Amino acid sequence: MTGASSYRRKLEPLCAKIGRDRVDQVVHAFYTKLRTDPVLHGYFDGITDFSEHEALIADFWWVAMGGILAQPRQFDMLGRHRTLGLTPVVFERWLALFGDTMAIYVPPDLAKQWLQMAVGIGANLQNQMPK
Ligand code: HEM
Repeated sequence: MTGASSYRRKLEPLCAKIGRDRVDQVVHAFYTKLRTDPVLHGYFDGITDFSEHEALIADFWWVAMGGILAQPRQFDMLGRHRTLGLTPVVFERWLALFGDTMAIYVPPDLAKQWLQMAVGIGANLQNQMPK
């Protein structure tokens, strides 16, 4: 492989490396676990249509990874989370479960990159939570 082509491979966005099918798979598996998790499940009681919610979350990750949506949509991260009363313990559990789920479907180097994004987004969210 020439230097130029290996450089191009590295520049491929995470969405292309992981692929939309795997994003959908991880999100679906994550929500399946989350709904029976003793720490987390209660936060999701208000969601009536999980397939629509999972599609929204998968779209969010797709865009966060550099993907483009056929039908762009808006996300209201802070607005959606600020009233949930989330604590550091809850965030930690959410991230642990997300990491465990990814490990099943995504190769370790890509899972590491995806989880790093979740950690960063989670930290930002926590910083913006009402004290
Ligand atoms: C890095 C951490 C997290 C990420 C990336 C994330 C991502 C998202 C996204 C993209 C949405 C949809 C936002 C919208 O409707 O515009 C959402 C909604 C939601 N998230 Fe999170 N979330 C995180 C942490 C958590 C945690 C720790 C909990 C609770 C255990 C949680 C519970 C919820 C709930 C219940 C909704 C739906 C709220 C509603 O529609 O009223 N999230 N999340």
